[in-house]
Amino acid sequence: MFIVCCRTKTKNSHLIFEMNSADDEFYKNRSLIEIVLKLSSSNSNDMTAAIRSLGLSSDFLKYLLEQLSGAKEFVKCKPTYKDVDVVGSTKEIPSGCARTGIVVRKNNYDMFSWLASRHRKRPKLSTIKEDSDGRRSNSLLNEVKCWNKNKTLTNNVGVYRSDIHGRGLFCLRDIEQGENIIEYTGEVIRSEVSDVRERLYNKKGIDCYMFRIDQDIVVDATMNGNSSRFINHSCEPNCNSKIEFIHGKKHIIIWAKRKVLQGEELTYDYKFPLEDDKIKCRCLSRKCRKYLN
Ligand SMILES: C[S@@+](CC[C@H](N)C(=O)[O-])C[C@H]1O[C@@H](n2cnc3c(N)ncnc32)[C@H](O)[C@@H]1O
Repeated sequence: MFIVCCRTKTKNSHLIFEMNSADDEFYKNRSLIEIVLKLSSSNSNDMTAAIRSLGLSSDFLKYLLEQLSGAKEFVKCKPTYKDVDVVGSTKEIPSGCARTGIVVRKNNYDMFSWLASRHRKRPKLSTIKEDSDGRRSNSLLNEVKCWNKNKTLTNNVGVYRSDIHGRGLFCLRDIEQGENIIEYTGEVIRSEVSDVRERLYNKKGIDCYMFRIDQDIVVDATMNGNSSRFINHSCEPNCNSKIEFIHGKKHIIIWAKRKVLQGEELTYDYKFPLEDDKIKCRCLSRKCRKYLN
């Protein structure tokens, strides 16, 4: 899904159109008016209200409204940049200065899609270092472990674009086998509530991040989680999850199954139950089971 963002110059507001990626070429090669019309005609009445509120010139607005109402006879009217401009259409900007390209977003509610940007450089893959005596040095030896309020060892991990899927969690330093890496945090809710929420998130197009602790309890990280929710699945993972009792309450801890080197993506086995509606696995491991579920 691509999003073209139209910004009015008269008012400081944005109008966001969603469109299918298949239409990308079409949009790139069309003039501004065609883009707006194509987008507007593919949307419902809500678009009319949205366009109205943007403060476009009356001629241009009339033209758009005719298109929206399906009129066959059009008033010929060329919008100018006084009215609106399109982020991503460099040819159309008279100054020749485009602010950005087309924004690629998964959906309107995903505030963290920028984490998958190609421009965010992942940590460099470290190699095992040996000191002058030939012993392997351990980057953790002199390090003070510091747990922040989200139960994360600070500077352990970072979210970057993943080769497996969207965003993933990466090691910022070497992590030893058996070490606790991060807690999967979020709202602790009952199983029944998680079902209702899942339906709601699906309906609203919000990606759902949940981790089941047991039959009755689920941790919902969708709105209140930390970066652990970006950990992808692998059929041959370097991490595992465990439930630990902390002050009498169950917590999900992600720990390293083996030594994980700086720059490696952290993964665990989601252990999804088998379902008919299959999700293809892209973990690329030798032991890949082809599907997540
Ligand atoms: C908790 S999210 C992981 C973070 C996700 N990459 C993101 O950017 O939001 C889980 C979803 O990521 C996708 N995913 C994770 N691991 C995958 C894999 N090995 N192959 C394909 N898709 C995967 C699936 O769509 C899954 O439902």
